Amino acid sequence: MNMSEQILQTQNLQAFYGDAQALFGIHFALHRSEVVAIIGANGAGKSTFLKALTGLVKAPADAVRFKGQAIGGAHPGDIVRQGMALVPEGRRLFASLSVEENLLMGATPGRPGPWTLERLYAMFPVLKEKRRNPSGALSGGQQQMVSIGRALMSNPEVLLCDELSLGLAPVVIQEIYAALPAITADGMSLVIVEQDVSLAQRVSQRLYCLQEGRVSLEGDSQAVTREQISQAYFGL
Ligand SMILES: Nc1ncnc2c1ncn2[C@@H]1O[C@H](COP(=O)(O)OP(=O)(O)OP(=O)(O)O)[C@@H](O)[C@H]1O
Repeated sequence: MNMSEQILQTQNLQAFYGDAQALFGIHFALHRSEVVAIIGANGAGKSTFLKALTGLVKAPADAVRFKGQAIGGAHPGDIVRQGMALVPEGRRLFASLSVEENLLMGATPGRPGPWTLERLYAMFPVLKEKRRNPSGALSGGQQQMVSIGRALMSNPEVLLCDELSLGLAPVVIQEIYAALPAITADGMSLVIVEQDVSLAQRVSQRLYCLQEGRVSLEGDSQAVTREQISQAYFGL
């Protein structure tokens, strides 16, 4: 497989909440095995962008192409079955169900692959220890691990992560991000929404900055400067 092949693209992606427009023509590309970060201030449209990729916010079919297929506005379940999974902002676990039940909920018929309960437990051993506990009883960081694990259980080719670090202590954020190499080891592509710009730059090859629903900066994560980023963030 050609590793520089684009697996996911958006073309002039617009999205609305009722009459309110949230995305104003996003052009975006993700290559196979690439990690791309999306940064930007609160309300810039980062979550909306991930939702439009996964069918949770409507989009014109042609505005989102995944593996060559127009998938904008497709049913979220169909998009997961085609190989794109979301770790949503706020984790969205079933609090009264056990860790293992939450993980198994992510398993998707027709998508076998490297991710199994065993592999997840090897990556996050604490989840094995707590597999019978209600997920609502776990710490924030452990719940984030469950949310990541649930998405991985569908053996996605593209994993989208919305603010993995939200509300977590620095040491826990480090622990979560330390799992990324294991996640990308088989060639999975990642889109990571991250408020911590330095962290976003460290873990990604390329980044996009959104500002008020538009791409205000796009570039090589190592090459973009602090000045470029602060201008793209705040429009100063
Ligand atoms: N469910 C909704 N209904 C109406 N407007 C919404 C809804 N969700 C988001 N918006 C609006 O869409 C715009 C983009 O919001 P979005 O949540 O995508 O931003 P974000 O960059 O992810 O910010 P945050 O970091 O705060 O999550 C904002 O103006 C927001 O108020």
